[in-house]
Amino acid sequence: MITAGGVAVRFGRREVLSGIDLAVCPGTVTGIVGPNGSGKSTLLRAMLGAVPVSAGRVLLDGRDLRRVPRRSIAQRVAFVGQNVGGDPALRVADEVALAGIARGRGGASFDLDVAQALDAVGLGDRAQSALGTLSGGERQRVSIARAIAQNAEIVLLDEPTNHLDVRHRLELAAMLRDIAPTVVIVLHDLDLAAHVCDHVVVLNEGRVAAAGSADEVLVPAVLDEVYGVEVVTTQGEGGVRSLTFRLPADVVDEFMGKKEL
Ligand SMILES: Nc1ncnc2c1ncn2[C@@H]1O[C@H](COP(=O)(O)OP(=O)(O)OP(=O)(O)O)[C@@H](O)[C@H]1O
Repeated sequence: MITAGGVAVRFGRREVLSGIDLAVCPGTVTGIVGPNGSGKSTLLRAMLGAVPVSAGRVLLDGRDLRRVPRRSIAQRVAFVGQNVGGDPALRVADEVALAGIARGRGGASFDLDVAQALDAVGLGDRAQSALGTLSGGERQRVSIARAIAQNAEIVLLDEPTNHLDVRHRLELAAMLRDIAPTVVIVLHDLDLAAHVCDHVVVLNEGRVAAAGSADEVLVPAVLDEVYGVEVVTTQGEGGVRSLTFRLPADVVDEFMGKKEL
């Protein structure tokens, strides 16, 4: 279990996270949403111990992350970042295997895990391709396969859907609970967050604006304020709720006025 208590993060003189309290319960999917620059990626990195906290504490099963050896964090927590890197000359299967090998895994059973992870993201037939020959969305799926092959207890995913088409986005949503027992996911797609998350944390300007179930927090009273838009919730077929957004009329007028200049 990861918990954060009163966490603050500073970059130079600027505090980008303040007073963050959070509990990621085992067996749940926690979503982190919020506007650009609200601190979502920074919070995810703080939960991995990759960003030093300037106040408060992040605990992994009750132990201050600063006292947990890096190797032991890496064995238990996998991270899928926004930027899909990797050596373009490396074969896809080797890229997926790398994180596991660094954690002492290997052999035939691990080769099978790598193959199964690539199958799970629909890239089984690209195992021998060079990374550099893959599209942005395919590379993003390689990163997800790497997290699956790691077999970590907790996976932290930073906007894993930003390169994915609608089909692969839905596939990721469907397989999310198979990636790891506990998942923390940063998302911009609020409908997707409502669909996949047990618990949603809304960040605004480095603070928790709201936290709770999607039904409790992904509501106009919270989102209008945080995003500065007008939100309408509609109840679709089978009770599925969806969100529609529009700019407030005065903002639209302002843009129209600028266009006429
Ligand atoms: N290494 C850094 N040095 C200085 N400032 C940073 C650094 N990393 C992030 N920031 C700043 O911290 C703030 C929060 O950034 P962060 O990437 O956590 O936001 P985010 O909510 O993930 O944004 P986005 O939705 O645009 O990805 C931003 O204003 C950003 O410029």
